[in-house]
Amino acid sequence: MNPKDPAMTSTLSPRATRSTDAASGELVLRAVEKSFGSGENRVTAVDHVDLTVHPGEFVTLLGPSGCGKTTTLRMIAGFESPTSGSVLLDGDDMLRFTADRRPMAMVFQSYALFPHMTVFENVAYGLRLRRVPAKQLKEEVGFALASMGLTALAERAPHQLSGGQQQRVALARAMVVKPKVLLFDEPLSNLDAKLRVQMRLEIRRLQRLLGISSVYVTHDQDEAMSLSDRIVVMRNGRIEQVGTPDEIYRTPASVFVADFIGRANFLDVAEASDSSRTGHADIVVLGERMSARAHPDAVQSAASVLMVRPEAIRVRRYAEGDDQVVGNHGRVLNAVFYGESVEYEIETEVGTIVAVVSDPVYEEIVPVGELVGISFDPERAWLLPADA
Ligand SMILES: Nc1ncnc2c1ncn2[C@@H]1O[C@H](COP(=O)(O)OP(=O)(O)OP(=O)(O)O)[C@@H](O)[C@H]1O
Repeated sequence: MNPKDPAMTSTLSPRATRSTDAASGELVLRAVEKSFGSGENRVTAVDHVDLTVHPGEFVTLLGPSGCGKTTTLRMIAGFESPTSGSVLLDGDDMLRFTADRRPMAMVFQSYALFPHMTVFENVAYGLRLRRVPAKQLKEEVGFALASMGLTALAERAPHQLSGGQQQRVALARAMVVKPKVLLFDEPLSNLDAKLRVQMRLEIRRLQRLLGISSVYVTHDQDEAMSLSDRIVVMRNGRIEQVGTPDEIYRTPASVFVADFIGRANFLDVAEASDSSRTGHADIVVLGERMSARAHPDAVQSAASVLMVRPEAIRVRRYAEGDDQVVGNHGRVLNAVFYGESVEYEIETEVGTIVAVVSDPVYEEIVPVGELVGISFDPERAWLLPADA
């Protein structure tokens, strides 16, 4: 048993009253920093992070390995202490409490179930610690098991369960104590691809049902997109952008974010007018003048690039003998049929452009080697400051 596991012990806290107040669960990180080591070996893992998770909100920390996601989560849970800054839950300073005294529950990648206890007892553990009366305990564990589809497995031991079932038990165990905040540390990374997709839908359904504020760590962008109300993209210990999945995808704050979330073509921009007031800039790209949506900093910066997502690129085939190759064009390097779409790699004067064309059944697939014209709707493009 791990007494430091908040899923197990959060109900011991005098403050860990179960969250019946729908408005509770506002988590605030204020100027949070964490350094490890000293002198030359000092590493700043988390660098001045400010973040508010609203009551009932599902927020995902996303970023490449080493960007500080796990360290941030562990400071919220109380497994690490910030070097400076504060962590507040509904206005209460959490840094005064050890992990086991915080009204939070964490779901781990490794499930962390008690091997010698049945599924029922694993889920019941947190309620037993807080001496919940037997009848109520049975009801609440029963509800948690039922909502995770585990009722028939209640008497099994963890080793008699599949990985997906074990993670369901871990989820049931976390939710049964009705924490104010649920924390998830890459909980699906040990599961196969299909199960991961299924489990993330379940996590989201459950979290909506219970309305518990949640912070979820992953490096998987699909997971982040499908689960989150808002995504926090981190880089080198700092927050690069916070936004809804749609905002992050359509209006990324930087080339780094655009590249990390989904795929993007980046086109060099020859001229750009001031965009700071209008949200649009007049630009010259691929030899054409157009007005594109623009990040407010795009033009003030020394250089800017135009992001065009693959699905925003239109591809049209040149008829045989057509020698009117005008405007933007290229040659098909690769064409992959995925059923619902075709992905093209097109060699152009400005480098390789990736285009994803949907409804390929209704369009002829252009063979490798053919010449194609490419265009895009500038309203679906996004002007960004070039990466520093
Ligand atoms: N206990 C520690 N001692 C020293 N350095 C640490 C410690 N924990 C983390 N770090 C360093 O802090 C940085 C951030 O690590 P962290 O684990 O938070 O990143 P992450 O984004 O969660 O990465 P991953 O996806 O690989 O888990 C890394 O450079 C890491 O090496």
